[in-house]
Amino acid sequence: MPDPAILWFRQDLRLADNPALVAAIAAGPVLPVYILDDDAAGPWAPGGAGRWWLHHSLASLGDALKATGAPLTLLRGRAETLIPALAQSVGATQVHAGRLVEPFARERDHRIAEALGAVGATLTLHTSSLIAEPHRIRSGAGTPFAVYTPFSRAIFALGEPDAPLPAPKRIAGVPPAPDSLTLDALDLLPSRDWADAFPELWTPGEDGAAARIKRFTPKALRSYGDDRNAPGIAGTSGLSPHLHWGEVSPRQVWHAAREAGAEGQDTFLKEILWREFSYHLLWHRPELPETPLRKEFERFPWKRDAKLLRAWQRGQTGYPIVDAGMRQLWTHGWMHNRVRMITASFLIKHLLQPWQDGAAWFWDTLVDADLASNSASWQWVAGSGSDAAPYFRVFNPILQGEKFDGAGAYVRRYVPELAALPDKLIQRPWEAPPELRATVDYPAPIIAHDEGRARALAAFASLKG
Ligand SMILES: Cc1cc2nc3c(=O)[nH]c(=O)nc-3n(C[C@H](O)[C@H](O)[C@H](O)COP(=O)(O)OP(=O)(O)OC[C@H]3O[C@@H](n4cnc5c(N)ncnc54)[C@H](O)[C@@H]3O)c2cc1C
Repeated sequence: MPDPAILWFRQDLRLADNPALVAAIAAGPVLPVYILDDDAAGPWAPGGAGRWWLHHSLASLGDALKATGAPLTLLRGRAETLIPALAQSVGATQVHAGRLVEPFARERDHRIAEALGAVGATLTLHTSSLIAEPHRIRSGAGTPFAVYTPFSRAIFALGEPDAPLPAPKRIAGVPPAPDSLTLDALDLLPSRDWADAFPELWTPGEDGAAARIKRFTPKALRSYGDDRNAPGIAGTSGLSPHLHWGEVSPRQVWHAAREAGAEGQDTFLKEILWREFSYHLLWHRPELPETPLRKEFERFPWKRDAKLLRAWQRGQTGYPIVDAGMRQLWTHGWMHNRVRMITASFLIKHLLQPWQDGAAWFWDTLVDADLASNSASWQWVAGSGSDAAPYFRVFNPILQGEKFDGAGAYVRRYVPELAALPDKLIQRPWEAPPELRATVDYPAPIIAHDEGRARALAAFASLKG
């Protein structure tokens, strides 16, 4: 009888297309384990919305594993102590897991590999959450990529990713570890009713991910190029939390898009590659979550102001598209990409608040909060990232609202107090005639657009002075 192998689930909470699972099954009877290790993650432990997702995703994974014959062990604490101890207690000589790019996880994996080595066991990391591992992709000059377009070309040049692996129907399992916790003991759900509306939009778990793909392909994918910027319609895939938690792999998504044979495929796949690019950046620039990649931005004259930050967080800035986005985030744990760009730009540029404060709020409130994509995107908007939007390009929240939500469907949904305004006023309620304005309980703009823009440009100019 071969020794049992440990399958350590992290951000690959699925049975299909899971190379770590396939390797563990080939090694011997499998002990699947998930460890909630907030200590190692420190500030990057999952935020509130992420924990809600994780709870439901683990419930779904636990059911699926039980049905195959290999029940899931749940533990809480320091993985670098728990994994070697578990290996010793069940006599496992192999531990398999998907590779992570988060700096804290990489350091921890290094220490765990050493600790396992000391007890005669190995840690093997598999490509599980990316199409191409960041350390394998290099520019012609042999350096990591710093710019998206040549990076994406290099990935397309690799050819089509391998076909996804099927989910095993039966797994030879071993009994769960005696100290395995119940899911409720992980205490992942919020204590207040904040997440009550999340299920209107989301079904965490592998089946939920498959249902999303089914809903998106081929019809929505066909019009993705046109519809993806309109927050008032479901024109994007909504796959981001499923991809973050690894309930579906990017290569499954890639092949699903290809099989749909629809127009819009390449535009969509390029977005999947923005995710890969963010992971590439985080791998090669581990300071990405905290420090501007462009050094001059370390001197940026932010004007930290708790009241302004709060007004933004609560969707009370007086700009309908910004407030709709922030309220969508609070209500449904997610925000449309176009509106993420608008709200982030507004916080950084009009309100001169540090991008790190906005990123921290997103971290806590997004169900898809992802250290690579969130950090890279905030730095992109701030102009301080690799291949970033130039800082001097200041989004006008009125024009952005009119261009992408002209009929106001999105604003009416999330800022219902404006619902009765005519379309031409929905993005600029302050222009309503006084008698109409008086019927609407909505704040005046927190700062005039022109003033905010001029202040942002002056702050930027000071970097050069
Ligand atoms: C300030 C800011 C913060 C962000 N934070 C996150 C985050 O924490 N987690 C996250 O997954 N995405 C983040 N994004 C990127 C993007 O907004 C979301 O991935 C997208 O809105 C998810 O919706 P979707 O699945 O319907 O996307 P689709 O348009 O259907 O795209 C398909 C997939 O491609 C990937 N993708 C799309 N756009 C991007 C992008 N710009 N960068 C990286 N990956 C992308 C996602 O995995 C997405 O699920 C952020 C963007 C901004 C501007």
